[in-house]
Amino acid sequence: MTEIAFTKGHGTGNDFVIVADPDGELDLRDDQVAALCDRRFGIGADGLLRVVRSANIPEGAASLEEEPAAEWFMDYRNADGSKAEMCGNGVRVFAKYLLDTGLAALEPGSTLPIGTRAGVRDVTRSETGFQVDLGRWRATPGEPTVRARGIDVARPGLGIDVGNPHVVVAIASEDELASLDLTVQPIVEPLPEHGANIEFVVPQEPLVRDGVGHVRMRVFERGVGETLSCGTGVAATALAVREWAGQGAPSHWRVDVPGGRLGVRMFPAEDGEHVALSGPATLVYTGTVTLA
Ligand SMILES: N[C@H](CCC[C@H](N)C(=O)O)C(=O)O
Repeated sequence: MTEIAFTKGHGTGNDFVIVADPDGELDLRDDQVAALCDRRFGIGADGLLRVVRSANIPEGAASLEEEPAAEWFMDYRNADGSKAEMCGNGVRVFAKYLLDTGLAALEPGSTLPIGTRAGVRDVTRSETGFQVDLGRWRATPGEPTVRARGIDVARPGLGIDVGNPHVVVAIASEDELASLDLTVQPIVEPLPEHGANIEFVVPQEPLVRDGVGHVRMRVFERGVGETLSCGTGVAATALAVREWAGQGAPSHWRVDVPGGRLGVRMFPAEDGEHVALSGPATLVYTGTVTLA
């Protein structure tokens, strides 16, 4: 039995157990992560962020070859223990943790690079907390359809990759969105090889005001279930709604999730169009826990 220190944090209600492991000594099994994330028998969270120096884990080695190098690597795990490439809310909370504990500094106007399995992601300060450049996005091939409890027929979805896989589903109305029963896993056909996070949005109702699009969404996360927020899912949703809206759609979006509001901005970069996510990051409490 090992006693470990942890910090609990969240970004718009997407909550995480944060475990500092700078020397990369903790090899957390899936069942241990699931036990820590269990909302009845453990601390309770949507996922776990292990804070490791890039030099101390194989996954982080590439982070040191980038310019500037990412000294810290976010080892993100879903509540079921599975590893995922990227976590948009998680990166903001990770950055907040590094800054509040003095493990890193971020002067106004500068950038904090953070290593992830999807590559190095650059974090900057924003009005609402932090902005993370999720990098170049891409539409994934195929025309998946999704069935969920509360919508009677399969609806078309758009596959979008922002470092991790998403399928965004067009929903007919706000009432239908509210009536979805996401306690049951939606059915995606064909299911992408590595699964997908599934977002539900009412695309025909984006409100565009002062050049900013505004939508509301819900999400069923791979390896978790319904969460109050999913940062990469919010980015994928804004990208999908912009695609569906066609020519002239805005590149700046506000997306409401059950846990709050996030900002999305699409912008040209050397390697193609990037998508950036901005929003708050909160650390709630610290504690110690015995690892089974
Ligand atoms: N909540 C995270 C996404 C976790 C994605 C994970 N569920 C996966 O398997 O990709 C976010 O804010 O982006």
